[in-house]
Amino acid sequence: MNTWTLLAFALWALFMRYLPQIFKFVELQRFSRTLPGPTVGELIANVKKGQILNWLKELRLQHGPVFRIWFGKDLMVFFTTPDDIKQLLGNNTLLSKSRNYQLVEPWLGKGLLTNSGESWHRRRKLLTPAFHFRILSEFKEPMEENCRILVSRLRDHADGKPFDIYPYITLFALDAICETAMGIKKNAQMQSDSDYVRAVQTICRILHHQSFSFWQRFNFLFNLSAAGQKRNAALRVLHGETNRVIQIRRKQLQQAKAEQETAQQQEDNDVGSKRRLAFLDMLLLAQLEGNGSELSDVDIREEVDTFMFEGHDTTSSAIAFAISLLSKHADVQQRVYEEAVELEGREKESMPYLEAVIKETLRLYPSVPFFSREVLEDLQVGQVTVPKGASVSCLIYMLHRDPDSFPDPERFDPDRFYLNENQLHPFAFAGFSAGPRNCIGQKFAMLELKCSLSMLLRHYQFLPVADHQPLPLAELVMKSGNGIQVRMQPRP
Ligand code: HEM
Repeated sequence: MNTWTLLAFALWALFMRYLPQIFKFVELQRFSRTLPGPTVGELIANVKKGQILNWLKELRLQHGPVFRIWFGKDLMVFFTTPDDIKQLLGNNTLLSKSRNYQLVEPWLGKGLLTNSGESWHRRRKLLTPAFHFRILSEFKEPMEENCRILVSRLRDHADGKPFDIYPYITLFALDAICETAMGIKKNAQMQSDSDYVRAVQTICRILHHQSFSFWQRFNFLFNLSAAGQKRNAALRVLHGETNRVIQIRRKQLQQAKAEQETAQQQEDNDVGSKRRLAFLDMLLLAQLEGNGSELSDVDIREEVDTFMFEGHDTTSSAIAFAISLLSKHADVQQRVYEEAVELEGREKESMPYLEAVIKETLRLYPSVPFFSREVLEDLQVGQVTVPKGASVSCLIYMLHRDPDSFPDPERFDPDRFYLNENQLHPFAFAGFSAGPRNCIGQKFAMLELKCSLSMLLRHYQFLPVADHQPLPLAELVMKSGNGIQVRMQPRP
């Protein structure tokens, strides 16, 4: 066989190898022509501008409630109406995350957020009891202890001068998740800065750019780039910290187990029920006792990475945006304050007005502004049949701005939830997602938000900063690009 014949044969083999993908791509191309959406040029221009959420808002106005975007060779169809979101989130076969989430895997691996299939199902079943309301009751005290530290760290700023409250809130939220779900004291609030928090911010920014970039989606090219090197440096900090947390807790647990086994048994018998375990203890004991023998050290680290990230970045965002909104709406702030005084100590129970304020905050500034699934079988959503191989995205940022559900959608009005929640479409609000892959930390988040906001309001009055408008950015979790500027004065 001469060289030309060999070359022709190799090309033919290559062509045959990729033939199914080529057919699939042609089919997706044909389907995508039936939906409105921007060109690749528009995508590149808007990624450069860096205002993705504003652009998605424009696309919704320009193209209507369903539109599509090509991210390189990946086709994503965006949905924005409550009926369509209901179909997507209520579909028990649509549980695999889209290929976008692979970008986060060097960091979070196959933790609960990124995992799919049987492995996700088993892990979700294992972890669900760690967020049961009974164990959450035990979290209230360490959460409040950290709220008190936050209140005292903020005291120097209670002078009516503008400052950015966001860094204080993230350190508080990091301490809260470490001390509750992980069972270790981190004391991040005692420092002015945290390498871990900084690395989270860096990696979120880089991953956001990578997910919207054409060439950065090729791992080989990305790893060679400056952004790739920066991501790897951030990963070393992040994994170093989670490994440290696991090691500390594992040691504590082994010691405690040896010392207290008998005493605990006695205590359990007295109460007549088994003590519930916090998140990390549950993983470590499952591994130690072999009843979760499939859990390797890497598996545990992936879950700790996932929960440390999801458990602090989302709540920081929600607390900070809530404070920003309250600073601009003195009447709402006064009502929350009165309720916080009246119901002090009862944060585990219902605080109806504060809960409405939290939902209204998450409506305008959803911590997770969109999330997506991979379509593994052709999927009917409303009038659209999305073919296998495409992805679908729930664009929560625009679902929450649907004027049919929320008239005058940009207006902050907690009464939408306080007075009229029963009249809302059940899927008009989906800040915590819904269905089998909803937010496992929803109750934890609500408790942390209620404890922190009510305690802050009992101590301080928040005042607006003229001309400061938060700039929402969709960096995995929504952040404000120009910080959360407020002014504060002590309550009498
Ligand atoms: C205001 C706070 C929070 C909001 C708005 C929020 C929102 C969400 C949303 C929308 C999802 C679905 C994401 C997707 O499908 O890609 C999600 C999933 C998840 N959240 Fe949260 N979250 C919050 C707090 C928390 C906390 C405090 C934790 C942990 C303690 C947590 C852990 C998770 C995990 C592990 C998942 C993946 C669940 C699965 O796929 O089975 N979240 N969250």
